[in-house]
Amino acid sequence: MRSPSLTVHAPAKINLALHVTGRRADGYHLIETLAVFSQTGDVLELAPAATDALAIAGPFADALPDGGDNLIERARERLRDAFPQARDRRSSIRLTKNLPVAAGIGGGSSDAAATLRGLAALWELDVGEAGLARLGVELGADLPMCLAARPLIARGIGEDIHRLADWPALPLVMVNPGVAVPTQAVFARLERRDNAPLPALPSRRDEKSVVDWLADCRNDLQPAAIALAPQIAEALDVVAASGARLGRMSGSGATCFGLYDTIETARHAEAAISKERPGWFVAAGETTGSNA
Ligand SMILES: C[C@@](CO)(OP(=O)(O)O)[C@H](O)COP(=O)(O)OP(=O)(O)OC[C@H]1O[C@@H](n2ccc(N)nc2=O)[C@H](O)[C@@H]1O
Ligand SMILES: Nc1ncnc2c1ncn2[C@@H]1O[C@H](COP(=O)(O)OP(=O)(O)O)[C@@H](O)[C@H]1O
Repeated sequence: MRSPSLTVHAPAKINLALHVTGRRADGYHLIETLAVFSQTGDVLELAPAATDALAIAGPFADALPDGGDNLIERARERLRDAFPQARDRRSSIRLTKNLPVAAGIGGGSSDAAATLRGLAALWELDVGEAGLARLGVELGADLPMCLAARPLIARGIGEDIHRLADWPALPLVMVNPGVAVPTQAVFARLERRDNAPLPALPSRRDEKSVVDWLADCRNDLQPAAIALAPQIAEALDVVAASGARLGRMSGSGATCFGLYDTIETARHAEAAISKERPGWFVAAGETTGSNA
């Protein structure tokens, strides 16, 4: 009998808006973010094996740490620790790393979320999304968002998730100028930590209404990230010049995104930006809507 194997997608997370509203006693920041997920992402293939293995291929494989420091391995360990019936299970995992690393699009968190979801299924563990999110947040504040992988608002340090109903799929282009930005350094450089929360959500959820609403939002990490990596300002200029209805940085950067009227204009912008900046990561796609 062939052993079962699973292919799991690890989509990029895009913070369409991110407001920093406070700080906890342990130094972690309180945020309010509206996050969506793109079609573009990493891919994990998981299979039962006699010993644990992790093979990494893909355009950004070389940007990852060697050894046991990969978030995928940490997620696998964490799942085995939490479920005694899984302690003897081993797995081989093949990661195709399509997303840039330390890029503000949660690539590592999404890989870890895919590992938790995939291995829980492969090992037939009786655990739902909320149980996985409780384990996941120990690996990173972005994990609960990446486990949900649908349009959402996250509060707290990112663990308090509210899925959005009727949030539309949006044509989008991600643009990364090729500079890794450490999340911790960006939070440490903030000048203010008590900014206003997100405005009340739009009552209409058509594309025009949500883009108009997003124009009134911010990414409070953007100025600090630009101070660390001035190439981000250049990426925002390139997005603005490409016909985007709205351009902004995602997460702690350096990836920026543009929102477009149609998938065709997004693909046109992708082609133009790739030609102008051949070394940059540029990816067009539609974000996953609430009803997908
Ligand atoms: C900024 C966001 C927005 O979605 O995304 P990315 O830029 O990482 O994609 C997240 O909050 C990042 O989540 P994640 O990358 O999982 O962060 P963690 O590994 O838990 O934390 C890295 C470091 O960032 C800081 N940190 C992170 C989250 C948070 N709410 N407050 C913080 O102060 C802490 O200094 C922490 O040591
Ligand atoms: N599978 C993984 N993919 C990406 N980064 C990883 C992974 N495992 C560990 N890391 C480490 O996690 C850190 C954050 O990476 P990443 O999730 O790509 O950042 P961001 O959330 O800013 O996009 C990086 O310093 C990277 O070395």
